[in-house]
Amino acid sequence: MKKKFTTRDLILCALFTALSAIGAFIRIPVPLVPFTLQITFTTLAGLLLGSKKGAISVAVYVLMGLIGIPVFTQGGGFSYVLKPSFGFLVAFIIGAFVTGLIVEKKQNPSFLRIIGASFAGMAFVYVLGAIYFYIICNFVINAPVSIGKTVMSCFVLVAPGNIALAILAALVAKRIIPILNRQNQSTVPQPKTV
Ligand SMILES: O=C(O)CCCC[C@@H]1SC[C@@H]2NC(=O)N[C@@H]21
Repeated sequence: MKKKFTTRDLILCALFTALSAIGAFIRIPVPLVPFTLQITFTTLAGLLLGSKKGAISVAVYVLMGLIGIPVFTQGGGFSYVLKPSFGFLVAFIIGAFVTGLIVEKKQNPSFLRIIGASFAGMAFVYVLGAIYFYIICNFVINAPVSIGKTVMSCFVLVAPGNIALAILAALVAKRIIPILNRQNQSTVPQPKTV
């Protein structure tokens, strides 16, 4: 049977859209690319909502920013596509999808699967975000950066904090996923028995 998008799903998606936005405001300035909590919340969206709903919740966040709501680290608006960090925002959608895809394969995923799924999604975010960053800096806005500096700003300086938070998020997810699954099952209409 095709799973329906319930009111509960809508509320959870809206919650993670809001958390992704809040994540942009919780930041530490680091040269070129800030350290933020966005990736923690978008990864958690994939873990708790699954591939499709997780990706939808993050996509809504990115759309909100693109239409002009200042939910990104440097504001919002369509011109944000020319900011070097925009690639990370698009990659958050893919990252949440990949994380969700790996974790939803099991009804009660192990901690190892949860952490593996988180790191896999985060790897997509870093790689796609860094490539976009390099292209925009060097070929669009004429602010040349070397590959070394790109790796330093987009990964080395920020990843340790992101990884520590991902472990924390995975611990939280390990406890919450079974609860969400149980609630999911109890909302699926059961056939009537006489
Ligand atoms: O402009 C934005 O709003 C996006 C900022 C992206 C920050 C990236 S996400 C991956 C990496 N980890 C961080 O903590 N910061 C960068």
